[in-house]
Order: sequence, then structure tokens, then C-alpha cells
Amino acid sequence: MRSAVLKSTSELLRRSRRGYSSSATPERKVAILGAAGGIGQPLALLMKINPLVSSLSLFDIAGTPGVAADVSHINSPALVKGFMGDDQLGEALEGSDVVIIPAGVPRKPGMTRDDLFNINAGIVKGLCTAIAKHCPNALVNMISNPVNSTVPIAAEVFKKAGTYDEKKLFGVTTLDVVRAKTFYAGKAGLPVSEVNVPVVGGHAGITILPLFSQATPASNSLSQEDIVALTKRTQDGGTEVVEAKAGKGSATLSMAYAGAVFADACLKGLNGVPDVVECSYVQSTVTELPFFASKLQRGHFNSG
Ligand SMILES: NC(=O)c1ccc[n+]([C@@H]2O[C@H](COP(=O)([O-])OP(=O)(O)OC[C@H]3O[C@@H](n4cnc5c(N)ncnc54)[C@H](O)[C@@H]3O)[C@@H](O)[C@H]2O)c1
Ligand SMILES: O=C(O)C[C@H](O)C(=O)O
Repeated sequence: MRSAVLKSTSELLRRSRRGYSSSATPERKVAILGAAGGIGQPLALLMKINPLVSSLSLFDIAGTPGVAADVSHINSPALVKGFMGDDQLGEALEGSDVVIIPAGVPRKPGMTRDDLFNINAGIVKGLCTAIAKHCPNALVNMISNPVNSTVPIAAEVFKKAGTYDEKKLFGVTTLDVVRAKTFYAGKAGLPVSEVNVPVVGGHAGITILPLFSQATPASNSLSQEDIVALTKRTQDGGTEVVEAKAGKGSATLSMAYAGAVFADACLKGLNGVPDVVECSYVQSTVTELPFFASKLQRGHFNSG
């Protein structure tokens, strides 16, 4: 009996240290802007079942009452509310710890991410202006493309509002990492759950730089041709999905997964969980470029 109690207490402490104990976990509000979209809906589902989320705010220009009603029936702790239209944006954002932005148009075959700039830049500008006003301390996870441009746009909006903190603005490049891990593990015949591959640079074509030389576990079965092919497939991963969807949009399900992984890292960082490491596109001094994706750890995900 005593050993069972000790065992369950130590399990509780272990989970608490990892940020998973409901009694020890701080209340965290997550807002998703663009929550009724192709990424937004499965991302809402994944954030609803994340035990670190206590309040989930789903905002879009249309369709959020239905998504919120649907997701809210899942028996996990997060309280879900839907918000629709500009006049509800402030309330959707108020008190948010993490804001995830998949709002904007996706690519169709033949388009580059840059072709989305004109529409998505305006959407991101409007949403970031509201973030600066209603939750200036939130961590912002930018998914909307072109990420290489929407992140600098967000930075300028926050600078103008006087709320910019370079450690709180992230371009979500996790899908590049997810793809690199999957393709590398498949080719090298390694268990995918044990594989790690850093991806640096940016989030468009040749700016996506998977570092297979730093992949773990290392593989000595891959030739130089294999590495070239893996690099190209990772760089073209988005286009592979856009073409396969044949006009019905770009990656949504794998992106929702990747977005949920990255948001979870942000929440763990905020909760003081040590050793959180993810790649992300951020303001950087790693190269001469003002923004660059690289491995982030302490200092970005928490203040330690
Ligand atoms: N970072 C990445 O790795 C990555 C991966 C996949 C897709 N994306 C990008 O994510 C974006 C969304 O893709 P999707 O497939 O979900 O598109 P989608 O069209 O299915 O959904 C976008 C949603 O944004 C909403 N929206 C538009 N303007 C808005 C506004 N002002 N405020 C709030 N919501 C607004 C729309 O109503 C829609 O529900 C695209 O720009 C796409 O290129 C990025
Ligand atoms: O490729 C796209 O347009 C969407 C996204 O950036 C992706 O990498 O899947």
C-alpha cells in the first residue's frame, strides 16, 4: 500500500515537473486566429486535448460558433469559446498566453508562397495590431504564409505599437522538421519516434535547410545522393501536398500537428519546463540575416 502511494506520488511529481499535473499547472489561455480553416479546425482539436491549455479561444471571420460547439464537447479540461468578426477579436485575445495564427489564404498549384503576400500581409497586420492592443505579452506563433515575410511584418507592427519582444514572436517552421524526420527515418530505416533533424533557414523552397549531417541517430547507410534527395523532398514538401490536393489547398493536417507540437513547446516554456528545444524562424544574430530559423532553447521558451 505504502509503496503504491509513494509510486503514485512520484508519478505525480514527475508529471508536474513535465508540466502535466492539472493541480500544479498554471492556467493558460491559447487563442487560434483562423480557427475555422483547414489548419484551424484540426489545430483547435489538438489544442483542446492538450492538458496544458485551460482556455481555448477560437476566432475567425466566419464559422467559429460551429467549430467551437463541436470541439467543446470533447471531455478534456480546456474551456472553449468561439468568436467571430472584428468586433469580437479583442475579447477573443484578451488574456491570451499563446496566440496561434493560421489565418490567411493557402496556395494553389503553380503558386509560390510569395504569391500569398498581398492578401496575407494585410490579414496578419490587422491581427497583430489587435494582439498588440489586447494581449501584448502573448507568445505569437505565426503560421500564415509567406512565413519569411509575415514574421517581419508582425515585428514591425509590434515595434510601431511599442510592444515588440523578439523572444515572443515565432515563425512556425515545425512542419519542415516534421517532414525531415519522417523522410530521414523512412530512408535510413530508423524508428521515426527516435529521430531528430534540425531544420534552419526559412520556410520557402531553398531557404528550408534540413541539417541531415546533424540528424540523430546518425545513419551511415545514406549516400550523398540520398542526402540531396532528402533535402529536396523536405524543401518541396509543401508543394508535394499542394499538387496532391490539386487546387483544394495546402497542408492542413500535418500542419495542425506541427502547430500543436510548437504551441506545446511554448506552453511548456512558459510553465518553466527545462530543456524545451524547437526550431523556429525568429529575429536572429546567427547569420547576417535579420530573421533566421534555428534551434531555440532557454531564453526563447522561458525567461530562464
Ligand atoms: N507555416 C507553415 O508551415 C504552413 C503550413 C501550411 C499552411 N500554411 C499557411 O497557413 C495559412 C492557412 O492555411 P489553411 O489551409 O488553414 O487555409 P484556409 O483557407 O483553409 O483557412 C484560413 C482561415 O483563415 C480565415 N481568415 C481569413 N482572414 C481572416 C482574418 N482577418 N481573421 C481571422 N481569420 C481569417 C478564413 O476565414 C479561413 O477560415 C495559409 O497562409 C497557408 O499558406 C503555413
Ligand atoms: O506549401 C505551402 O504553401 C504550405 C506550407 O508552407 C507547407 O510547407 O506545407
